[in-house]
Amino acid sequence: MKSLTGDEINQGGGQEPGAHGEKIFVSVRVRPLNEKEIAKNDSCDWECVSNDTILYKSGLAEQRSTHPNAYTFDRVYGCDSTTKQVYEEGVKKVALSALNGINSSVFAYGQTSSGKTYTMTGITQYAISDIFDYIKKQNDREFVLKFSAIEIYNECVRDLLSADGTQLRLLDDPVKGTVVDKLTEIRLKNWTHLMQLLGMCEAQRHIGETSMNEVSSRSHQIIRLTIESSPSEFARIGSASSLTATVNFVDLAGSERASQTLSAGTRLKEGCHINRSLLTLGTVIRKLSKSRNGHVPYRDSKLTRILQNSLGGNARTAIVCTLSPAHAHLEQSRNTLLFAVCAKEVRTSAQVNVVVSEKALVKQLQREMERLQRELKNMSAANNNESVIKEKESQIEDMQQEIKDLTQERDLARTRLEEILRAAGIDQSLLPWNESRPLRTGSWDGRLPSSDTSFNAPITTYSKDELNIPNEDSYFFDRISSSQFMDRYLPDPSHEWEKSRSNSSGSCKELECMENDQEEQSSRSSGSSVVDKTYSRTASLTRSTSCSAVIEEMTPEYNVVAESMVTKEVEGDASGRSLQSKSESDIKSMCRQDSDEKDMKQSEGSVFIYSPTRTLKEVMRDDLKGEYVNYMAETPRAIGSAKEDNDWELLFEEQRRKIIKLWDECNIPLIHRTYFFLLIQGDPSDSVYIEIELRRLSFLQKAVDHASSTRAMDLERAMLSRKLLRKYSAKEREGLFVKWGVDLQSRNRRVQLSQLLWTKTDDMEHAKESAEIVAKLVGLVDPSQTPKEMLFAPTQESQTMRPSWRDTFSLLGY
Ligand SMILES: Nc1ncnc2c1ncn2[C@@H]1O[C@H](COP(=O)(O)OP(=O)(O)OP(=O)(O)O)[C@@H](O)[C@H]1O
Repeated sequence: MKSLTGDEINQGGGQEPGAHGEKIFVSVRVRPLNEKEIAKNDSCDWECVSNDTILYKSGLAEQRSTHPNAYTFDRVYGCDSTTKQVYEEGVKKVALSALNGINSSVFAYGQTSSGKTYTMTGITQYAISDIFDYIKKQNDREFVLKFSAIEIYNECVRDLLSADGTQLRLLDDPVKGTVVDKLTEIRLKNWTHLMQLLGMCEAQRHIGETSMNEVSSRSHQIIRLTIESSPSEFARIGSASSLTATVNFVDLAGSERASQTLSAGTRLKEGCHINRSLLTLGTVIRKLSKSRNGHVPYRDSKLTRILQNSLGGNARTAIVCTLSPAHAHLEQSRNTLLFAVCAKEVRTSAQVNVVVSEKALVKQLQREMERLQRELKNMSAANNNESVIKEKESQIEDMQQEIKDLTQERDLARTRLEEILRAAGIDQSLLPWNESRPLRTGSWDGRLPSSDTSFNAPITTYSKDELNIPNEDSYFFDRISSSQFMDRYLPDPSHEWEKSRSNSSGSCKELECMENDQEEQSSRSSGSSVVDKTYSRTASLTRSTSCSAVIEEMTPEYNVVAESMVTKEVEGDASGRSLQSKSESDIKSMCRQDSDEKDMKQSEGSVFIYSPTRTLKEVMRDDLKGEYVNYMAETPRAIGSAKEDNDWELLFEEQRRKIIKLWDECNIPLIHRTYFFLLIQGDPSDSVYIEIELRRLSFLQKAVDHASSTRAMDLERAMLSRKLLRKYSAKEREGLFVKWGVDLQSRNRRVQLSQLLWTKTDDMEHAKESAEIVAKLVGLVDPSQTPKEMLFAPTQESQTMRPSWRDTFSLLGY
């Protein structure tokens, strides 16, 4: 194998080190047409016209296309390229940075069957082979290599080196970021050992057959190599002065259209999970490509949580985007290219990771010495035995010497490391003891954003005028995606979809469209299935952003338990306030207990992704981190004054009343209400959450009031309105109800059914008929026991007679 020089593993490929971070190295690879595509006479759409530019061949003929025809990246590779070429020209430099203490990641992104696994398998082997080769030649450094591997399958993290298949937890480490708990790490011995481990991963990974790929990866796979090294002369003081870094080889599962993969059942469910996590990855990349100051939803999927450092933090990253050249996959290929365009703009802030444990040792010795000095002082004051005093004095002298030696040793080790890294061409500003090193900004650094950051800006594709939203409240805009906006504010999705397409300019905006498309796809592909409806187009405005987070965070079991708890308690107290007497741990244990009893199949059908043990406060803290900062910056009055105020209890009561009123007005789900009051019980430190909730709700209320007259904000309600219903035949209406019912069922939102039935209509016959269909088909309510006259009061009465939630529940027999 060709030998490596320091220069070859110096800077990341095409990187620009320094204070502004380094760009992700982005390349694109087009695979050849496969046999099926050739048999279908499919044509090859893409041509690499130079090293870095790829062209859509038929683009010139399509004069009215809104898509670009040519795309430029760091490198592009055509059908006849080899994996070795892809590796050598850029990826190699990024991957081998880990040898010099810089975290690195290489991942393959693309639609199903585009060649990700094919490419990553080769890259992983070439890179590790080069790492072995490099290590063999180093006489002045000692290396330790550790191997680990995980897969993320249906939002569960599994250890690929362990046969038991248990789901692993993700933990937040203040220094390392997200870590996978109890992950097996094996010290890598040699090439044969590596091959055995890779074989084990391949055997354990979830692979399945689809019509697009006989061996389709159904999970995201991350192979991680941790490289630790110390200069040989300092190895005797353990890990002091050593470099440590990880290199991730990430083979993502491919995005897919159910219509193309013809998937159903398990495959379809897997596909929905895959699409959803890729959607989050796309959102993260798009946000990072614009700015790193706003809230980046890393926590929305396990994939982005685990890859957080690789995407915007302490790592060098290379992404290989793979394309299928066939015309049949044109749309997917364009989406992949748009992802790549955004990825090009993302900057990471890699550093050299030096283990500085000798610092801790010096500190420990200094503390010990100070203790001895104090003891000595006391002894002298008490006229203690002279020989004991002498002994202490000599102990202190020894310690002083030891500190001196260690400090010298540390300084020498640093100098040595600097030499090694300089020889390898590493920018010295990346060393942790160098003051001028770039600030790590991969995650929120605790600083308030300045007013000119994009944090305060609304999302880009739609202007506020377009949306016709009253009073600026930008944090709300920043919180929901463009697609959610479409769901909520636009009466006719297909029309507005076209409009947004033609209005949008710039590739990153198009990625937003791609998200919508993917969402649409996943909801469409679900068809009669109940999965992946979280982003369904029937999403109702009655859910605030925080409550949607809460609902999505919970497993269905958790959700059901919470609902049933709410229902029971509501019978005792309409506001649900009696629940306050239950502690958070009570709730958790109830949920755990209940979830144990639940049929596991139920959870399989879900798209709820986070640990059920996360509290609302945690969710709010994460979800609102940006908003919290914004809020703090805008309203300095909040916490301090509330705390000082002796009338805090009164204030709390008053705010609580306001919140309950707003909840009712905005139809906020009971789950959210319950959790809010369970966890926020009047502690002065809760005032910030209360304020945020109030701000959120008042904005929501304004939006509801304003938009209800001009736009069909709440699709569920709008669909049931007389005007819209009349557009459909009885048969079509039935179809619609089935869809809504399944949708509600899939989201475990039984409580919402009553909302659905509370329709503003003056056509009683119509409403009754509709309700009966819904009730029967959905199977959630027994129509014979439902007092219809209460459920379907005409408009006038329903406005005045609208019963409380409690009444509704008891009427429905919950
Ligand atoms: N550059 C290439 N040259 C030749 N064959 C390729 C190339 N890329 C991929 N293939 C072939 O195409 C098929 C699909 O590739 P692969 O399994 O790597 O796709 P994938 O993107 O990982 O798909 P999935 O997301 O479904 O796992 C395989 O049979 C593979 O051998």
